[in-house]
Amino acid sequence: MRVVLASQSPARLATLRSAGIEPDVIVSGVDEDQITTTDAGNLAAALAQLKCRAVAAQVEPDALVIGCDSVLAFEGEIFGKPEGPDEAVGRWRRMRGRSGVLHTGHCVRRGEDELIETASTIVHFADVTDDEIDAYVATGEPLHVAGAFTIDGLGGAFIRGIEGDHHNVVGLSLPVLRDMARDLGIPWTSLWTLSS
Ligand SMILES: Nc1nc2c(ncn2[C@@H]2O[C@H](COP(=O)(O)OP(=O)(O)OP(=O)(O)O)[C@@H](O)[C@H]2O)c(=O)[nH]1
Repeated sequence: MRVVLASQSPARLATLRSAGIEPDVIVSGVDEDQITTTDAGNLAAALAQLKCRAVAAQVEPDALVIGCDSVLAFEGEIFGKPEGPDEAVGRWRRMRGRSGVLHTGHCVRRGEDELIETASTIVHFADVTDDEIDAYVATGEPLHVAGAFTIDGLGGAFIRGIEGDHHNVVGLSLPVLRDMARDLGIPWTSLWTLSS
């Protein structure tokens, strides 16, 4: 079965590949600003659905299309990617020593069958110094990721721990996708593209 990842995220692609799935990538190009809601989980789900539907309309109905979107909920605010270095520094100065929730919306679609799930992972941030924040932001990494941090990159040293799924923080939850595929009648292991 053809799997299509409706995301430009290299981290999502790498996660699926490491899990045995070789998706085609089609970037939706949708305008994410068209979705407004104050609930982080609902926002992530709605954006995932928007991306998934936009790509599903471009491919054959038998393909399994996966759309995702990640946001960080922190003290009543919703953080996507920071606008720039100053915002990234300001966020880290607030986040350090505290916790947030990384919500990733997942939408899978095959033909007219569609499922949406939001998975949430609590993230505990280390008490990083101003110098560490400045050095991290200067690498540019925080500017390209939801919440201005990674758990599997340079930011990993600044995450004390998580409660929930690791890959959900990276950008897609594999056990959630497995459940969603099963609920569409697709055994997860049938999606594996294992080199002989
Ligand atoms: N490697 C890594 N990437 C992360 C982490 N947290 C968030 N991201 C990335 O941050 C990005 C979140 O922005 P989104 O709007 O969900 O996705 P995007 O990268 O814009 O790509 P689209 O799905 O095409 O919109 C995704 O690429 C995630 O993979 C992390 O801990 N590690």
